[in-house]
Amino acid sequence: MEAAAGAHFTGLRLDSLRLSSPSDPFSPSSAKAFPMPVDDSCDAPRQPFVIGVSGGSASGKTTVCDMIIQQLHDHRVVLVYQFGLRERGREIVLVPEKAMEAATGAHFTGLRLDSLRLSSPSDPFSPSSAKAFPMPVDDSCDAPRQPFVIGVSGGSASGKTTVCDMIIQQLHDHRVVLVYQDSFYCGLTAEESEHVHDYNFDHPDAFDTEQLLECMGKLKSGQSVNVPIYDFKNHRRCSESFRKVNASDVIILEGILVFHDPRVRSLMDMKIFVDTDADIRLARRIRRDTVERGRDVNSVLEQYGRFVKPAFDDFVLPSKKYADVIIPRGGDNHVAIDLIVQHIRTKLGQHDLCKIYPNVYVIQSTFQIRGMHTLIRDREITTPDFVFYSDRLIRLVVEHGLGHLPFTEKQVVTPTGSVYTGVDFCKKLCGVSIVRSGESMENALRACCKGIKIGKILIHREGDNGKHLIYEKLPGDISERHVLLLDPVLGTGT
Ligand SMILES: Nc1ncnc2c1ncn2[C@@H]1O[C@H](COP(=O)(O)OP(=O)(O)O)[C@@H](O)[C@H]1O
Ligand SMILES: O=c1ccn([C@@H]2O[C@H](COP(=O)(O)O)[C@@H](O)[C@H]2O)c(=O)[nH]1
Repeated sequence: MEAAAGAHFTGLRLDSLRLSSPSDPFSPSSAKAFPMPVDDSCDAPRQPFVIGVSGGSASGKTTVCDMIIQQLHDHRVVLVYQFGLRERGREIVLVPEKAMEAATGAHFTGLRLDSLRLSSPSDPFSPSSAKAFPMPVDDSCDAPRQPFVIGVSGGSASGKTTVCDMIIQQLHDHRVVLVYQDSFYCGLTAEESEHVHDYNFDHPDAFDTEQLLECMGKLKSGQSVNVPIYDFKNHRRCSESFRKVNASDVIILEGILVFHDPRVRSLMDMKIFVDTDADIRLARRIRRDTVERGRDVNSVLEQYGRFVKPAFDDFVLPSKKYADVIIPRGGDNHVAIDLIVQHIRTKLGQHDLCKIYPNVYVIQSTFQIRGMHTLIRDREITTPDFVFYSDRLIRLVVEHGLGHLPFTEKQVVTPTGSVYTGVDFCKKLCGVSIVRSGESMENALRACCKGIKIGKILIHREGDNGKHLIYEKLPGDISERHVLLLDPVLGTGT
């Protein structure tokens, strides 16, 4: 395509190439005589997405780039930087999605996985032995999922509510609720009301954090809650009315001091700090408080100088260090909001274990994969069919695993004389299989990597306390190699 789709690409030209294709389209000699378009058809001119990564020396720019590339492993990404291409190893655990689902039911423990592994039969593929050691089946996806909790902090009038509203708008296909820290203002007593101008609404003590924690705990555990309604005009909660907040996929907790208390912070999966210039915050606050909160300009300015600014410096700004994402310019920063929404979508689509263990990759299920799982989990399956479909699934796992290895850029010249910029496989590889179940994966690895060295280890577990290495035969230079550990959990689910 690159050759055919240069400046003069026409469908006609592609057609004529196709028509002149040789009788054996796969013969290299005929490929030379009748140059076929090469496999870079996806290289048709597209606007690349260009990302600039900046930061001070040794700030972690390269590490961040590497992590982005690792996570985008199914996309074509080039990294342009001063020091050439580098390889960086990372331990990756690959788990086929259905096995993960099975392993992460309500009662998942590492112990349970281990005990299943140790009980693995002498013939790892034998359906009868799989019957003896039943695997949990995939109905655990009905288990209640943990909501994704986002904390949004920043100075008063920085644009927190605006950013939250934009996130909610963009996440329209998910159930999202917004909880305001402001709802948990203690409110003034009659005595305090007489000296309202002396009250510091920007101090952490102005909030009922215990009640906030209780509400968030309930929401996280899937219960709905009645959140108080706070009236900024008379500085009190409405005594009779509440806002009912239902349990949801995403809970956003927004407020000036939501990062201040470590217990509140620990509830959050993602922390966003809205970073807006102080002058802009003050200007917006004057406008908002005079229009919406029944104040006059003088009282806003006085409160700002006495309480809002000092509290920002003492409590809000120091909590910025806990943020995962800092949004400069608040709601005007559409790129940041887009990124956050994409991230939330990814997390929502992710298996719960991936949230805990970021190096776990769950292979996306397809109907093909589900079909194979259905077959091998069927108690009526014959041994040859079990072996055949297990082998196909194993091959997929191995191929995915190889896809996570580092690569180096490589250019080749195509039969048409054009230069194709591709990648070179990572060379220093080996497999290590756990005796005996790991042996079921060896053939797939050999089929994918010509001449790969495969070592073996036998592990024995004593009680629950530890594993003991009984036997090992590993490549002498294993420390220089990327290791694919072959450690399947086999079973039919019957
Ligand atoms: N990007 C923006 N441009 C203009 N006005 C804004 C912008 N973001 C927020 N505002 C206005 O500033 C005021 C405070 O914004 P808000 O999102 O409520 O801040 P916070 O929740 O941090 O107090 C509101 O009146 C809002 O309409
Ligand atoms: O009775 C009250 C309660 C709070 N405030 C001020 O509100 C802001 C926090 O709300 P934002 O929406 O984040 O701006 C805080 O700075 C308090 O000073 C108030 O004036 N009266």
